Order: sequence, then C-alpha cells, then structure tokens
Amino acid sequence: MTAPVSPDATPPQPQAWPAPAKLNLMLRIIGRRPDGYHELQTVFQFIDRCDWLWFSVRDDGQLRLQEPLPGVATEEDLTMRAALALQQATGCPLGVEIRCQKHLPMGGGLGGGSSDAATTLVALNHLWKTGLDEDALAALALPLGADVPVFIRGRAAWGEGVGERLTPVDLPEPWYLVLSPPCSVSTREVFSHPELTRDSSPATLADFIAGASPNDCFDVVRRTYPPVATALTWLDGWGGGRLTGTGACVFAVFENEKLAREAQAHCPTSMRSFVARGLNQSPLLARVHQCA
Ligand SMILES: C[C@@](CO)(OP(=O)(O)O)[C@H](O)COP(=O)(O)OP(=O)(O)OC[C@H]1O[C@@H](n2ccc(N)nc2=O)[C@H](O)[C@@H]1O
Ligand SMILES: Nc1ncnc2c1ncn2[C@@H]1O[C@H](COP(=O)(O)OP(=O)(O)O)[C@@H](O)[C@H]1O
Repeated sequence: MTAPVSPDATPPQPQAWPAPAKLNLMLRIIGRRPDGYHELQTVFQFIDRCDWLWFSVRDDGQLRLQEPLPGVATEEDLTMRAALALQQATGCPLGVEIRCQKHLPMGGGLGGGSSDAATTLVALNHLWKTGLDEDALAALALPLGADVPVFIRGRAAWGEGVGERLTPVDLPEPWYLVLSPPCSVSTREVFSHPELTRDSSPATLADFIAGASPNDCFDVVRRTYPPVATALTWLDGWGGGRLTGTGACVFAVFENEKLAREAQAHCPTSMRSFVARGLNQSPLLARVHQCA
C-alpha cells in the first residue's frame, strides 16, 4: 500500500535525510529481564512526520554537531553516539558534521532521538561507504536504544523482546491526529514506576488485528502527567485517545485526512497537534534507494 504523504514528509532540500516518527499502536509489558529491561510486545508503525538531517563528510575524522539540542550534551546526542559507534565498528577514518532539524517532540514517545540515530547510521554507512548490511547496522543500533533497530529495518513491525525481535507486518495506513502535551516523559521513569503493570499475559498479532490495542503504561502515565490526562480527556470526544510508547504524545485514529483535520480544528489552542499518515515503510528506505 503506498500512502500519499503529508507536506511534513517532503524533504526541505534534496540532500536531507528523513528520520520519521513511530507510533506504538499497542504496548504490553509481559515481564522483566534480569538486567531490569522490560520484555515487551508492541506494534510499531511509522508516520510521515519527520526530523530532517544533513551530513557533510569531513576528511579529518572529527564528529561535529551543528546546533546542539537544548538540554542534551553534544557527546550524548544520539546522532553523535551513532556516528561514533559506526566509526569505531568499521575503523572508518572519515568524520562528519551533522545538522538535525527537529520537528518531533523530545520525550514524546515518537522515537525521535532513536530515529535520528538510525538515520545517522544508515546515511553514514552510505556516505562513508562502510558497507555494513542491515543486520550489522541493527546490531550496532540496539545498544543506542531499544527503539533504534525498528528505524533501521524501516518496516512496520510486531516487536518483541525489548523491541529488537521484529516481524514485519502489513497494516492499514490510517490517518492520525497526534497531540503533544506540554511535558516530556522519561521512559526510564515510567519503566521504574512501582505501579506499572509488568505481568500482562502474552498476546498475539491476531489479538491486535482483532482490535485489542492496550498500552500497559497508559494508567501510570495518565496519573503521573496531568497534561497527558488533559489530552486524553479531550480525545475521548473523538473516539478515544491512545498513548504511544511511554508518552507523552497521544493519538486518535481516523479513516481519512479530512476527518483527522476536522478533529484537529476543534483542538484547544493550548495543545500542540499534528495530523499524519500511517506508513508501513519508513521514508528512510526510499531515501536509501534513491542513492543506490
Ligand atoms: C517504550 C518504547 C516503546 O517503543 O518507546 P518510547 O516511549 O521511549 O518512545 C521503547 O521501548 C523505549 O525505547 P528507547 O526510548 O530507545 O529506550 P532506551 O533508551 O533503550 O531505554 C531507556 C530506559 O528505559 C528503560 N527500559 C527501556 C526499554 C525497555 N524495554 N525496558 C526498560 O526498562 C530502561 O531503564 C532504560 O534505561
Ligand atoms: N537527537 C536527539 N533527539 C531527541 N532526543 C535526544 C537526541 N539525542 C539524545 N536525546 C535524548 O533522548 C531522550 C528521548 O528522546 P526521544 O527519542 O525524543 O523520546 P522518546 O524516547 O520518548 O520517544 C531525550 O529526552 C533526550 O534527552
């Protein structure tokens, strides 16, 4: 299924690389590993809302970031960590200067930082000609964050483990109204919350397709973050809101763009929102094929 893309998915310049957002269409926590990480079951789908990145290769091996993000030290930025990981894994003598134009809210459950990291790995693997295949890139991606591999693979997926065991799925590609409450949710904080449900019984993809779309973080996040509760209450009037990942963003599903935009027009002006199309294939894959 090929979806028409919204203007947000149009590259600002031909050399720009997309880092799309993801939604978790469901999220179950079925256990905890000895290292403290939670065993999940989730459904990932991309949306056509993206951060955009530019890469200028340097001959001197240095890694530079134009315009560091507020509150994120340059060496902690996931683009820098991804570039370093690729450099170290391949012994590549080249460096890069990276510009990242953020459109995705940080700590929003949209996976923006993870997607920036994946786009950096994929783009530099091409620009530095380091020749890693998809499996090797996904292996480099996982230590950067549990969400990074799905952005490397670039296909909507049923995810298990910490989200690294991925089975591609072909889903309907509806339109979403996404609300971005004025708060940032720390994934680590939610996963360490004493009241989080951690023992859901395992589900199957068939359960999701039959309409089961729980998010086991929903109650804890709604109780802990009042702006998320406000956004969810508002979406109750539009068929009900769902949480992506650990939030803060929430979303509702619409059959077409017109209905999603109609709902958005009623959204309180205090609430940031956008309309986006669900995508089973990441625009990053199309960008890579453009280079082939
Ligand atoms: C929950 C999810 C669902 O897609 O998304 P977000 O809401 O963060 O976008 C992801 O699993 C998040 O992935 P990601 O954001 O890459 O998390 P990481 O950086 O690997 O982990 C941040 C912290 O969350 C906790 N963590 C994360 C993932 C997991 N399965 N169990 C955990 O307990 C760990 O304490 C970890 O130190
Ligand atoms: N390039 C980046 N973009 C966004 N966040 C980043 C980036 N590099 C590091 N981070 C850190 O990762 C955290 C989680 O980011 P993000 O992926 O946007 O949220 P989430 O995991 O909720 O989807 C941020 O709060 C920030 O501290």
